[in-house]
Amino acid sequence: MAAADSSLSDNPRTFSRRPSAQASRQAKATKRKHQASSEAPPAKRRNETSFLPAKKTSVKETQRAFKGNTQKTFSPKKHSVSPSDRNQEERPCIKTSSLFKNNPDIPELHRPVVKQVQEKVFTSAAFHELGLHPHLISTINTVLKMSSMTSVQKQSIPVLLEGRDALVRSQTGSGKTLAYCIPVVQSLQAMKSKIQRSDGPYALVLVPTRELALQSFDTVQKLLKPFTWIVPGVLMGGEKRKSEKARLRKGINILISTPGRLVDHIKSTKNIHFSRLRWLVFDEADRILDLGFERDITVILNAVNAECQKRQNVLLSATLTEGVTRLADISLHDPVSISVLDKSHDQLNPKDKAVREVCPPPAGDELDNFAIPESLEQHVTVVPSKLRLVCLAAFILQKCKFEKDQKMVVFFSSCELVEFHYSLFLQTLLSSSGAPASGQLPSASTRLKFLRLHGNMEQEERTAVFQEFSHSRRGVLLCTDVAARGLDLPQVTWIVQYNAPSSPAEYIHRIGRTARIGCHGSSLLILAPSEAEYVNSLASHKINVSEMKMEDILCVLTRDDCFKGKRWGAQKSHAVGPQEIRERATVLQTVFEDYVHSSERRVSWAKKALQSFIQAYATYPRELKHIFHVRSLHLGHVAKSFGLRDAPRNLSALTRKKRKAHLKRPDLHKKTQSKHSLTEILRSEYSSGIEPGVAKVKKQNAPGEPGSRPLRPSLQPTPCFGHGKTLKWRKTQKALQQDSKTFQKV
Ligand SMILES: Nc1ncnc2c1ncn2[C@@H]1O[C@H](COP(=O)(O)OP(=O)(O)OP(=O)(O)O)[C@@H](O)[C@H]1O
Repeated sequence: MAAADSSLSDNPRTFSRRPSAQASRQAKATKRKHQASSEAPPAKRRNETSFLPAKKTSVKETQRAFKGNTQKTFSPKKHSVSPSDRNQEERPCIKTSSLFKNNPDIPELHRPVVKQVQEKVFTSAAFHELGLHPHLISTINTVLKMSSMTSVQKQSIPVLLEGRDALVRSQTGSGKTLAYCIPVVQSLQAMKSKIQRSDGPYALVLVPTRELALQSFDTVQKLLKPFTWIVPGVLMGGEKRKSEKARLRKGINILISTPGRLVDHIKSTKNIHFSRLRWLVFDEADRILDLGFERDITVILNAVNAECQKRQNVLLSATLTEGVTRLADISLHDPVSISVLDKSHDQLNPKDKAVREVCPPPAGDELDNFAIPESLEQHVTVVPSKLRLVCLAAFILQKCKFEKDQKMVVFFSSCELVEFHYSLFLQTLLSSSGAPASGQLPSASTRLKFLRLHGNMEQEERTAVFQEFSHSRRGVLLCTDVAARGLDLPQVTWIVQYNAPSSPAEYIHRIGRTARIGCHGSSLLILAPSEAEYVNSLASHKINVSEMKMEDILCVLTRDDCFKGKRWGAQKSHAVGPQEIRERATVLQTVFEDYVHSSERRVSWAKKALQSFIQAYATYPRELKHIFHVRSLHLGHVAKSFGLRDAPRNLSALTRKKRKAHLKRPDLHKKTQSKHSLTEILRSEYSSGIEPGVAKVKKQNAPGEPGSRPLRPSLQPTPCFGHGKTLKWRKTQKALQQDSKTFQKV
């Protein structure tokens, strides 16, 4: 390959040295408590040092880093420079090792074509057929602007109005929230003795994340418009405890909460009583009943069971697996299983098919094949590690800069990765100020807007970002799995999974943020060549993905003159060939590398992000280890995708140091007995931040789910959702209390 011959220094006006207004505004607004983010250059300093000349990398050094790779030498273009630019002019050259050499071959994807499980979203049945209170019907029609029911609503609402316990499974974005909210509101408004605010909770809804709590609260609040005497309320981490306590004291009748925060209040607030509870709803039940929340759920169920004898229990999710249903089978009272699958044999008659009748299911049961919205197009692209960053950036540019009204969500495996890419993209992609290239729409440069969401952000900012992205018509949200479950973000057109999810269920929930309620949407999963087999793993769950070629993604760079190499600089038009694509990709990579290498601090920040990536990578569950194993990562190549020119040499030492620090913590000592536990603890620090304490260190699968590890005997629960019994664990309560102290949030 001929040397790519352009660099940032070739074309100093291509990338502005000043951060955009959005960048500095967002940086100012940021109040991150998270350490990695503090590694990112402070907003103030960005103005001064943003594009300091990259430290010259000696040929020797670079060769050591990319042994055998051809070095690309970029000679600076002659141009007049201001004194502040002199340093840059003095720099003799920047070297970017070849992105396109010494990569592993991209394997052919022999993806088995599978028939995906489908569900019909809408029915022709109207809400007024349900015999609901007329004011409730008119609220649904006029406030929510809905007239006909979705399939899951048509099946669930009558069953729940009959007073039955239920397990509800239907695809993402099919209207499960109203499927439980409508019966709750209908039953509570109809109570003979009118509900008083001071009565406390009649319904408790548990959800896994704060944003989902806010969203569900919003829906309940709308439904309650005509029934002003019923008071809804939300409890979630990050809010002021004091004000929550005050609201609890006044009384909340429909209480929506994350498990962790509710446990806080159960332990510390005198005014929380469940004696009148009639409903217990687990939204995203497979997530909530996952081992991650086990201690919190134990505390909640014990508190509820101690006071409340009889109530309705409802479990809902798009991925209610066999594991959860089996757990529910021995804990719910004569539950009805509701599934909306199109296949007739998968459809359980809600009136007479209780879960106990379908358990134990046959091996490879259909419950492991999740329905995917029909209008969702799924893609996969296989990209060598060195090209990952450039490829992601090119894809974002393609969709969000050159196409109109695109709204994209990009999933990463840790908070640190989100922070890193967010800051990097703000400082590089948003700073481009070149004249519109041919094919570029005039307003294209203003179209790019980045937001980010993860568990290590201040709640105030989290909520603001969630609201802003919800109401926005365009933009790119970089996030962890904190946004994977339940969030109804309108008009999202693309889901990108930059790091593969740890289970098919999480894959389903991530892509389910688009193509909701019959809308069209697309998803892209980015895999390394060594991870290509993951496509087969998805196929075994009847998930069909079609291939998108990396070259087709990178091709967009030829539409963007910001990435013009020197060779093409003077030419007006030219044929777009693979050579030009490579050169432009190299220019973009150089922009990233220049930014990262412009100060020691940024280099160390990128190294920490890389370290976080590796640690998250080490936590894939056992059944996926043959695909995602740290041993198959080429550190030098992966480093490139963090804008690092060199594979960090002290990475393992850094990791060891961190591990030692953990080992010194007596509270974690017990958990660090085995290598496995160690990985779990490391993951707790680098996870998405959605889980409480030990939640982060546990694998995603629900207990009993195929492929999941069996529970440790000492933690085997005797689950009980109600009917006056106390939840029993083989561990004593005392031991549990000690444990809950041990697993504080990290
Ligand atoms: N009957 C209906 N008619 C039109 N729109 C509806 C109807 N029911 C729900 N919706 C809308 O569909 C969207 C998705 O609903 P909801 O968030 O409840 O889906 P879900 O099944 O809970 O998804 P997930 O599994 O991702 O949590 C929401 O915007 C909601 O307002």
